[in-house]
Amino acid sequence: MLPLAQYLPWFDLTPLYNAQLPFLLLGAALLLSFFYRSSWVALAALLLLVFLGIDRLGLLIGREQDLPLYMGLIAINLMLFICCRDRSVLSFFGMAWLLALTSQGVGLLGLQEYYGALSQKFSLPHLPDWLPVYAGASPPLPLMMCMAASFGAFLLLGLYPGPTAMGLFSCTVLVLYGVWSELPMVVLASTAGFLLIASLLGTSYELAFRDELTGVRSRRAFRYQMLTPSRHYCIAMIDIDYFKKLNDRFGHQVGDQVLRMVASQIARCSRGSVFRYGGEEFALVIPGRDRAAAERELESMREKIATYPMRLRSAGRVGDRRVLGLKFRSGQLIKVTVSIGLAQRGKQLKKPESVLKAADQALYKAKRNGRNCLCVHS
Ligand SMILES: Nc1nc2c(ncn2[C@@H]2O[C@H](COP(=O)(O)OP(=O)(O)OP(=O)(O)O)[C@@H](O)[C@H]2O)c(=O)[nH]1
Repeated sequence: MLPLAQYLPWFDLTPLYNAQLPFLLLGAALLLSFFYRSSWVALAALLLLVFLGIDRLGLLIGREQDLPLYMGLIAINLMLFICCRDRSVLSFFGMAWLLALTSQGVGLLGLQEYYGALSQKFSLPHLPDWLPVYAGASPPLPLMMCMAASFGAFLLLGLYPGPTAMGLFSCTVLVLYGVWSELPMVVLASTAGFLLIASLLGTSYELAFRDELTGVRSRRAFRYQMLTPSRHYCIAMIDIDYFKKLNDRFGHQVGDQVLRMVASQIARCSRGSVFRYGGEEFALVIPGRDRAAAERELESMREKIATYPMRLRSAGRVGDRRVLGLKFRSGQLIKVTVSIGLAQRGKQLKKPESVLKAADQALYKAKRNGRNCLCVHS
């Protein structure tokens, strides 16, 4: 956003230079993080708030020279927050982090008292020889710290995907950009506050509209999508066959694995939007007027699910299995099939509720026809 701003004359950044704005935004992010029980956002907001406060009070000796070094340290900390699981800041982990951050702050201020400006003492030529940096060719140390932190945060995104990890990753990249382009602290902290709040709003969206178990969109999202449907679409209702038996035989943990597998196969094999409609039932909204193409797509998806080599993972400890009376080996193959009902919006079925009802009727027909098949509402 910020690099773009210089090319857009109407994009007025003056409010970002307001000295109170970063405090307001970071304070809001901190407050919200308690409601969301997000230690990542709380720690990031707190770190930036305290740093901004210390800077504003003029407690940093040699601020001009040392600022990039502090930025590098902030970036490293932001990346390290993502290494621990996101839990409340009032937990043991949160408290340990607060202690670690306080020690870093006290240590740095102590070093400054002793050495004065730190950027000379901690610069590339002063680093130990075993570090693979070449003073001539390498970028300055703060920039290297920010680059390493951004790369680390990017890798960690794969481990803990989600809006808050994304928020911290973007803050790390922002700090890198800030060090690179010598962005004013007020602008950098305001943008970071905005990003942190946006990441919590992203979490709200996920909570409201995404099914936690399968990762596809929830029934509520389906309801909202159906409020403004497109002109031409089909709805397919997809239901896992004999799911109760599967649960009874292999346990709910395996049932959950099956739900995840079916959701991912539906999402992979179809160009439509997938929603978890109920327990073992999914709704698929396929755009366009070509019903024959939708049928082909669904048939191929049904086939793929039926032939999917679903292997039982450990599914709990052997002892647990005995207690629950479940008889199966881990690694055992199980067969999962689905029944599908399809209906298309048309002259008789104009409203989304009627299309949904028709797709449901077609699904019951598919169940009556022996399951593992597709039925189309005529
Ligand atoms: N593991 C797991 N089971 C669920 C979940 N939600 C619902 N179920 C189970 O899904 C089963 C649904 O069973 P039924 O509605 O009788 O349908 P079915 O056994 O699939 O039978 P047919 O649909 O007629 O083939 C119930 O046993 C629920 O407990 C879930 O999130 N996880």
